[in-house]
Amino acid sequence: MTSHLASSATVSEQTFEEGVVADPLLAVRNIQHRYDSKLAVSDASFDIAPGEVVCLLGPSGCGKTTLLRIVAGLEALQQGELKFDGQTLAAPGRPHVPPEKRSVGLAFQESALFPHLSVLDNVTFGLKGMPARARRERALELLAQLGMDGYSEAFPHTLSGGQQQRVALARALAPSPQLMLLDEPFSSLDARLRDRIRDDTLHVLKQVGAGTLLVTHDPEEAMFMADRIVLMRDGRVVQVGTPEELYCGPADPFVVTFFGDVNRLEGVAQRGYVHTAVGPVATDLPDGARAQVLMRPEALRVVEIESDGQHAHHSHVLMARLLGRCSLLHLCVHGIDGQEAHMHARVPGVFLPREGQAVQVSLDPAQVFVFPAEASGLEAV
Ligand SMILES: Nc1ncnc2c1ncn2[C@@H]1O[C@H](COP(=O)(O)OP(=O)(O)OP(=O)(O)O)[C@@H](O)[C@H]1O
Repeated sequence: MTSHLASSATVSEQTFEEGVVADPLLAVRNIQHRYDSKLAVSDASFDIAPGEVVCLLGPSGCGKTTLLRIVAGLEALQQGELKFDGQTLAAPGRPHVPPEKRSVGLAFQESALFPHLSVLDNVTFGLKGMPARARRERALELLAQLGMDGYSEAFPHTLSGGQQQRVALARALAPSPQLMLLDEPFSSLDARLRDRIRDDTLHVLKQVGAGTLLVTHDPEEAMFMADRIVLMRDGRVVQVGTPEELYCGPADPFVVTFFGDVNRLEGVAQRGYVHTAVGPVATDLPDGARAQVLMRPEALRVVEIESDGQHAHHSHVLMARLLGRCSLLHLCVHGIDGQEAHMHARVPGVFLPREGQAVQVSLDPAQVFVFPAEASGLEAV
């Protein structure tokens, strides 16, 4: 295959087997949940291995928090099964096991600390049945790991939101739960602080070896934190896999578009290719099938060229903007078959060609995906 030909992603039939691991710490099987007539979660299945960080990712209202609350025991299970360490934890007809009887640590977006207790006493609160000295040492160790040493005698109202969040994490981690449940734990923090606390939290989770289920609507956060991602839409699990598997082998257009802007072009499959303004893209769709071709902005390689005066025959720059670590180019792309498309290209560093600059545009095939035209995703460029 020559470099200008892009290979298409295979449109695979998603099976729940992809979310299954050997000897899981937590097995979520065919969970369904209704609030009155509203179906909030539908047939959701996935596993968490011991020590594994799994992110439940998806747009607002897709059922992430409901699933997490069912695992925590804050919501009674209606249909399906939860297994913990090989034993049934929840199933229809079984007595409900309350949250405090499950070996889980909970930290939510607005985790309330006990206002009348010091930081140290907040963290040692859940460490019953341990000698006082060992409780104190455990709490101080966790506070230090989360960058909160020196605050043990402080009271919650004297701490910033980020500091309170770290204390809440330390409190949840203190009893060494086998499973940590985190619901948008960083979302109330500003961007710079969030990055640091995420980083500290990931290191602590890995060090203590807790299996973790973390709810987030932020794909970058999921990719930063997760060993595996469970991507949901409208109550259903769309795809389960490592960040690389979802980013590089998306199951459908929704998965591609959820991870960021894409250029969307249409075409018809002919003898293994869809011909687009940026060149032919390989596909296994049958001849005559209408196709959508999704190209990430970073898939477009852009090189300035000399214009031969026949401006209309070249692709050219409409606008260029510096976004910080990369530059975003708005391009008018012309194909050899006369196609024309407005596309976005994202290139590393400062690359700001003037308006009207003639350019040659080619593709990185790894960032291009072909699906049947009718498969649905989010808004594309
Ligand atoms: N207690 C409730 N009663 C009725 N409907 C609810 C209740 N809790 C959630 N829902 C609905 O169930 C659906 C799933 O909600 P859920 O909070 O699980 O989604 P989510 O993905 O966590 O959303 P967000 O990211 O906005 O928190 C939504 O349509 C929501 O409106």
